[in-house]
Amino acid sequence: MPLDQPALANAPVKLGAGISLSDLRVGYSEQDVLSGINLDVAAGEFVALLGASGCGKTTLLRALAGFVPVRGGAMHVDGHDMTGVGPDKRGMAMMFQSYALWPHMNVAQNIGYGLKLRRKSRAEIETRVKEMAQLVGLQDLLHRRIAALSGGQRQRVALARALAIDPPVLLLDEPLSNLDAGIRATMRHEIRDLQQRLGLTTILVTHDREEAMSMADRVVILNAGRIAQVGTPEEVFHTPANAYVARFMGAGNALNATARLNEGTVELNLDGDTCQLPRASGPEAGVHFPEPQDGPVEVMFHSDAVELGPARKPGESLALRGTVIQHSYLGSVYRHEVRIGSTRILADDPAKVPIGSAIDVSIPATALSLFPA
Ligand SMILES: Nc1ncnc2c1ncn2[C@@H]1O[C@H](COP(=O)(O)OP(=O)(O)OP(=O)(O)O)[C@@H](O)[C@H]1O
Repeated sequence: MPLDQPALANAPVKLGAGISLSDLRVGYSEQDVLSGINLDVAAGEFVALLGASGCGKTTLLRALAGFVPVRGGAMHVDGHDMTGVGPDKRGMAMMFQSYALWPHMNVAQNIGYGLKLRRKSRAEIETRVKEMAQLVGLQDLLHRRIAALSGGQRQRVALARALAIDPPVLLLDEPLSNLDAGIRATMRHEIRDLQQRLGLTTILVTHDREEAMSMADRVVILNAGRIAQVGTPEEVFHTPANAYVARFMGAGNALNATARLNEGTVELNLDGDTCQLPRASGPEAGVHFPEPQDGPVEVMFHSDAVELGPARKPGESLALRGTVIQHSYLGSVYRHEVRIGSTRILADDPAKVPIGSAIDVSIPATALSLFPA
């Protein structure tokens, strides 16, 4: 059920609020959970907070909403200092993973809940509820009990309730994690579409890389309470700032090597075999080596970058020799486990290579990221 377009024809065009966090420090009781958080979110921008469980994503969202006190640094929304501003005065609506809907209220009452709290008139609430229900495609279910709704419909009620108060900032805490894979993919696009049409500044918390990349303008990767990298989905995927980001973005293959820098190139020594590869500088194609230095390095890359068989670009690829020890079918490709010396890597290829085959393996320089080991 697509989100309804006509309802928006009458909706006022509005712009979200800009958010600025500087040197923010947040925590519970004795312990800081987040520190040194510097982030500027433009009005109307969609930012995803991505990171492993416990890294502080929800804490940052709750601090923005005003549910967790800030211990240090500053938070401004459209230039206004949020210190001492209560959650209901911040112009932010939060949508929780659990949806937090009221089971004893029907759809309309849930959508109108925030408006009732804000003491809007009955007529105003009724009009706005209808508008919001139409926006998310629930206009025929206004009197349905929450218990009699599917997961996807509940998610739409929660979204409509959050949007009903006309928030310049929408905070989403894992909003899709309770939905099955099919609906989740549809809802990603619908929320993104709605966010862009309404111009809402949106912060999404997720631990799902694909979700973050497909929905957000920029992704903030958190590691143990600190920002590991901020960038567009393309930037954090192709030019990770460190090994943590590379791994988190799916570059699960790592080989140990020793690097020696030359003019515009890097010489890699892997178990005695050496090869010379171009180094990326600016937009030029080559190995991504954000902190170039001589010495031991981790050579990281995605499984879909690996080519099985002779290198297509010999001078511009890392060429290795390995043995296929396992494979599995993923739908569009076979994922091969290949032993190279004492290491194993994963390599995707449309063709199945028999187990036990000795095979050439190559990875284009442009798909390699090097980090000091
Ligand atoms: N109310 C609380 N009191 C004390 N510590 C808390 C509280 N809420 C969270 N924490 C701790 O703060 C840290 C960060 O938790 P947070 O929920 O922000 O992580 P997260 O990145 O959202 O994780 P997940 O993906 O698992 O939801 C964790 O170590 C957690 O145990």
